[in-house]
Amino acid sequence: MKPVVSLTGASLKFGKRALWEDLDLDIMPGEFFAVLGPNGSGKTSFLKVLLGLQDLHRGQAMLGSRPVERGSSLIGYIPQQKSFAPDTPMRARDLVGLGVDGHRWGLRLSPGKANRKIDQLLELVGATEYAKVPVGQLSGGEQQRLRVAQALATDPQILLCDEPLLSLDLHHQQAVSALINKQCREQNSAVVFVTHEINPIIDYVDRVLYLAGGRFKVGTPEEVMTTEVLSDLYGSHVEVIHANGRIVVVGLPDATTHHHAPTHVLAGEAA
Ligand SMILES: Nc1ncnc2c1ncn2[C@@H]1O[C@H](COP(=O)(O)OP(=O)(O)OP(=O)(O)O)[C@@H](O)[C@H]1O
Repeated sequence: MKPVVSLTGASLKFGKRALWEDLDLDIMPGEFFAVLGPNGSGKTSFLKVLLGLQDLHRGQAMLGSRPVERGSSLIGYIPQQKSFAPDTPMRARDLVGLGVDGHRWGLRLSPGKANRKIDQLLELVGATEYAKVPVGQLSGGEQQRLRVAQALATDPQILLCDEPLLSLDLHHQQAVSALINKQCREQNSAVVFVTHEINPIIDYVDRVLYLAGGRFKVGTPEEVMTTEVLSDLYGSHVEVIHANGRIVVVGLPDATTHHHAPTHVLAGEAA
């Protein structure tokens, strides 16, 4: 089996600051790959490299047998959440329809088939009941489920997810991560899942790329999420506790956080 994502000798620097150096990595079809690390460690930049939006400082990034390129038809992308303006008139089903219409082979489905596909996708993410509501009127979590449906519309070989669980309640965190895992296991998509928090996806993750302080570690969660490995990456003692199938990292350096404060509160949502 050939990798769908390959990085060779990859380094990314901004000015003198390296986010990572000499990264060699193959991600295989059907692999659930998590990218973890504190704020500012380079997780989103890693996705941008794969999206062809960020050049490497050194090394090579390939998707399948071709160098990364903008707009690759291999990729489905769930961006980090930004809310739609409250007066956005587009309906929920039209947003999902954008993914269906832009089919990877450039062939448009007939209107009937496209509508059926949109209905299936809406049902998949539990969004049927608000299919006709303008997206600007939906909560952050409801909007996020539509973005997942849109990203799955083309059955992508590589599904890039940038903090897709932010602003979802626990029930929908579980539903959305199970959905992404289903795409991975049943359609053999490679999933690259950026997150601050491994626990909601701990049952699904095959391997982890942990970025911190300009360094990285790649391996299974058992290999990477240990007191020794993370203390080494952070350059100070942190304690990794495994309890009830969850992983808790205690004693992160002061400037480090794994949790986002919400950047804004959407109309109609509690703070
Ligand atoms: N185009 C750029 N030019 C200069 N610096 C950049 C650029 N893009 C990102 N950076 C810096 O690189 C660092 C990593 O940013 P990135 O968004 O990849 O981090 P992240 O791990 O996704 O963070 P967060 O968890 O806060 O979303 C940040 O310090 C950011 O300011």
